[in-house]
Parts: sequence; structure tokens; C-alpha cells
Amino acid sequence: MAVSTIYSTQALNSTHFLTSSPSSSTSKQVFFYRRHQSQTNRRFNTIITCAAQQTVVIGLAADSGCGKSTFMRRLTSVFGGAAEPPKGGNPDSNTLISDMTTVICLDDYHSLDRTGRKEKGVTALDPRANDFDLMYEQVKALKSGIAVEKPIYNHVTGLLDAPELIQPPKILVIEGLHPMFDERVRELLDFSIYLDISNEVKFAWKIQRDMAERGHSLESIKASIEARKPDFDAFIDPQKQYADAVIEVLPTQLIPDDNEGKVLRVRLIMKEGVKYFSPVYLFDEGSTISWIPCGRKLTCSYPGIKFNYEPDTYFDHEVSVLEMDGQFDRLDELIYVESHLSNLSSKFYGEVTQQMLKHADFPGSNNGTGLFQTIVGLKIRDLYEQLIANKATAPAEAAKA
Ligand SMILES: Nc1ncnc2c1ncn2[C@@H]1O[C@H](COP(=O)(O)OP(=O)(O)OP(=O)(O)O)[C@@H](O)[C@H]1O
Ligand SMILES: O=C(CO)[C@H](O)[C@H](O)COP(=O)(O)O
Repeated sequence: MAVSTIYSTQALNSTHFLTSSPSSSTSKQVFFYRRHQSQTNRRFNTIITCAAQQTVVIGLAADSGCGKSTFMRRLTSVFGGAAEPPKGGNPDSNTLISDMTTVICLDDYHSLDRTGRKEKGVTALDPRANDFDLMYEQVKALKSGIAVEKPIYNHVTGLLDAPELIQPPKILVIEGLHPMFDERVRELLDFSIYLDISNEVKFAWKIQRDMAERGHSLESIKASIEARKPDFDAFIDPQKQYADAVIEVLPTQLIPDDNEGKVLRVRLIMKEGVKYFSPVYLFDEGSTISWIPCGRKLTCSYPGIKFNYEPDTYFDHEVSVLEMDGQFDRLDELIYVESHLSNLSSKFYGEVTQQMLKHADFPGSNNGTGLFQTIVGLKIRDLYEQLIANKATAPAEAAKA
């Protein structure tokens, strides 16, 4: 495509230039701006295709193997349509696209490949192994309706592959190790979630997946968790203080000294005062409640189910905490629990139960992880709808003023 104009611009930093060329088929203009050099000497284009759209950006942070993919599948299902990798693209792409959502994996912003990390003696969790400048520029571009050519980190080969084109979606989810680490990226998020999986549970999940599905030994799983721990504590875990919602997964308290990690105590910590997000509550908003729903309307086998709901503080923020310890025997009876929860942002009575039944085969469907992931999915849909409705009325309000 012929380049018609070259702009130097203050809005972009001095290492950028902006070029534009009128599109032949529409009145829209297509712009390119190119980074002269990224932190890693890689070059990426940012392509402006439609500056009118605004993308809602959601951040999901967690360590590897902590259920991000499962959560994403539940979330995209709330918006309808299956999420697929980009058509005809790199088969090892980490991106998932559905009608409404695009999920990008922040591993794609690793600036050091597997060999590079080994040579420098850093883990993927270390900020020095990640290109936050590029992450910021590209998330910012997508948020303002600008398509980007995003790098791909290939988990099969451990190499950085040729970039893929990402169009601005209605909802962009950035998931991975560091969505809330860089202040500039954090500022771009409309809503943020942290999956806080306790060490005991993380270990049990890792064993289940990496031994059964990937053939790793128990010793190597233990060693890998231990090797990551210092960087996890330094760079990943502190992000939870910024999250609007945290899903904390702990061993059960219903079985004394349980070390199997099968029955879980899950806490949904919801920040108060977040625009377009009102926390879910049990029975009576702002009260403190302990509830054992087992009995005539909910079948429970040992060790039963216990809910708690209370106001609390979390990193100096006011929060509401909803907790579920135990697991469901019969998912269809979940409607009984759903009917006692308020502010669910569901479109109809029973939607939470319907979503849970739809994905009964996903990990965590019989406990608080699946239930709270589903609820957060509905809250994100509600937040998106409010943001869009607000945007649509804003120009009219401004014109009246
Ligand atoms: N809620 C859950 N209950 C029980 N096990 C779970 C749950 N969520 C995830 N797991 C276990 O953890 C494994 C990893 O889950 P998932 O692939 O969703 O995590 P991830 O964070 O996307 O991992 P990675 O970043 O390594 O790709 C699953 O295969 C499953 O064994
Ligand atoms: O923490 C991780 C995020 O998923 C991975 O370990 C990181 O992306 C490096 O990947 P790989 O182990 O495939 O080289």
C-alpha cells in the first residue's frame, strides 16, 4: 500500500512515526505506525482500522496452571459463541476469538525466549523477561479501536514467532502473569480479576495436569513450583491488591487436616465502589451471614457445604466477601443456592445454574471455583453493557449541556 503522508507526533513517543494512506474502498483511513525498535529489537506495526469503536478491556491475572483458560471458557460462553484461535493463523497462537471477545495471552509479550531466559538466568515471571512498553502500546491501541500486530510466544518451541494481526474487539481480555504489573497497562483496565490459588491447591492441580497429561514426574513438578516461588511472590502475587475481584482458592475447613486438595474453600472478594460493578450478596446486603444450605432442598454428602458472606477490608479497600466451602452433589439443585443470592446481574432467574450445567464437565463445576467464575462472567457482561450504554448517552448529554 502506498504511503501518502508521514507525521511525526508528540502523542506517540519520539521513537515512532505515523503514516497514513486513504483506503480505496471506504472513506475510512488506514494508518500505520511503526516502532523503530522495541526493547528486543523486534518490529511491530499498529494498524488503525476504525477509530470510532472503543474496546472494553478486562485483565485476568494468575500463575500458570491456575485455571485462567477454564475461566476464559466460562466467560466467553456468557457472551455466546465459541472462542477459537485466529482462522488460518499460526496453529500455536495463544489467542482466542469469539463474536464479542478476544482473549490475548500476555505470554506473547515475553521479550526473552526460552533459551534467552536460560542464558540470562531469569524466569518468565521476571519483568526483565517481558516487554511492558509494547504491551502498553498495543493494549492502548486496541482499546482505542486500533488493530495491532502482536507477537506470539510459542509454548511448543519456546521461541518468539512472527506476529499475528489482532483487530480491536468489543471486549478484550488480557490474561496471564502480569496484566496489573505495569501501572500504564493497569490504568487501561476497565475491570480486573486475580485468581489466587493457595500453594497446596496449586500443587494438587499441577500434579493432576502435569503428571497425568504431560508425563512430568512428581519431583520435577515440585522443583518447578519451588523455582518459580521467589519471582511469583515478588512480581505476580502483589498484583492482587489492584484487582476489582479476587477468587481465592484454599483447602477446605470442613475436613480436619485435609491434604487431598479435592474439596475446596473458595472466596470471592469483591471491591466496593467500583464503577459499573456492584458486589453479589447473600440474603441481606452488608450483613454477616453463615449458611449451611444442605437439607431438604440441597443434597449434600460428606463433608457438606457451607456459605459465608461478610463485609471486610482487603489491602485497605472495603470489600464484600462471599465464601463457599464444600462441593455440590447435584448441579441441577444449584438453583436453590442461586435463589438466595442477589445482585447476580443475570438476565433471567436460573441463568447461573444454566451456565454451570452447560459446562458441567469443566474443572471446578461442582464447587465455588466454577460458581464464582460464572458469577464474575455475568458481572463482566453487565459492566460491558453499562459502559456501552453510558457511552451511547454521553454525547447526547454533552450536547445538551
Ligand atoms: N476449578 C478447578 N478445579 C479443579 N482443577 C482445576 C480447576 N481449574 C483448573 N484446574 C486444573 O488446573 C489445570 C490448569 O487449568 P487451566 O488450563 O485452566 O489453567 P491456566 O492458568 O490456563 O494454565 P496455563 O497458564 O499453564 O495454560 C487443569 O487442567 C485442571 O487440572
Ligand atoms: O509462566 C508461564 C506462563 O504461562 C510460562 O512458564 C511461561 O510463559 C514460559 O513458557 P514455557 O514454559 O512454555 O517456556
